[in-house]
Amino acid sequence: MTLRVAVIGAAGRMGQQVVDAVEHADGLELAGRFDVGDDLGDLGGADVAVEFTVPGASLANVLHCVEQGVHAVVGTTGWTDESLGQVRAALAVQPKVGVLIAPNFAIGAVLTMRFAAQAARFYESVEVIELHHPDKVDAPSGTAIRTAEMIAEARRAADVPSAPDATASGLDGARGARVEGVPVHAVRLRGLVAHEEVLLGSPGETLTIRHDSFDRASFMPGVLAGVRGVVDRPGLTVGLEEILDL
Ligand SMILES: NC(=O)C1=CN([C@@H]2O[C@H](COP(=O)(O)OP(=O)(O)OC[C@H]3O[C@@H](n4cnc5c(N)ncnc54)[C@H](OP(=O)(O)O)[C@@H]3O)[C@@H](O)[C@H]2O)C=CC1
Ligand SMILES: O=C(O)C1=N[C@H](C(=O)O)C[C@H](O)C1
Repeated sequence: MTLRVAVIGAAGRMGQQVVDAVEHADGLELAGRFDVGDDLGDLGGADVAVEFTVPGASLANVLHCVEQGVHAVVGTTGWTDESLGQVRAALAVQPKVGVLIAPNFAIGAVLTMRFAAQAARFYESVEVIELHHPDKVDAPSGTAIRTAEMIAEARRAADVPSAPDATASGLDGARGARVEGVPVHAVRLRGLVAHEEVLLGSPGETLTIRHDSFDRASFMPGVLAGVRGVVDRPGLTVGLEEILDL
């Protein structure tokens, strides 16, 4: 059966790549391209909508998809417990519809998060550095926030004490932002696409886990897996790892 796919944010950096990937994928057909100011309507009769827009617009777009009975695959960042709760509430009245929200669709980024969570309890210190193109509007990245949350959860479960840090004075921001106690640093640099390093340290050793997306092509296999998988997963799924059975 051919799945009809609409792309929301189709004129953007990710949206353009998704349109191209859908047009070249077996068993998928482009149902429509939507960008800022367009009426989403019935999403061109789509079975699935892929949404890559901006944090301020994503929730309304996803709620519209759910109301229309259209499954959604969402890569936009900025989700909170509150906005995820609104999606769950909308899905409760559309029990056949699936929504997949993932901060990163690159397999290496998903593995980095998983490996970092696995390693987190064995080290005294851990910090996350994310590095992106300078046109990115949010900081830190959704991936870095999720990575830090997973690290913090693993350390709590293993009763690992807070990382040592004697800093008593300095410039604001020098130690990064704290996500559940884990320092997260954001670099914006022309030439980069999307990169993340997790640094772990204990006496006499460090472990560095690094992932690089050099091209947005890296996200497309995950997006297509999400499109094919979401139609059989009613309700809200957060994270590509659920679809990949990692
Ligand atoms: N999960 C993942 O794997 C990845 C997630 N991302 C995330 O995806 C999002 C998009 O990134 P990127 O493509 O680089 O950003 P872009 O700014 O290049 O693209 C966003 C597009 O959405 C459009 N847009 C804005 N508001 C709306 C709206 N209400 N309805 C429809 N379209 C709208 C923008 O139009 P205009 O420019 O005119 O405002 C633009 O064309 C970001 O949150 C980013 O962090 C990015 C890469 C991978
Ligand atoms: O804006 C981007 O480019 C990216 N955004 C996502 C994020 O914030 O984690 C995913 C990836 O890092 C690229």
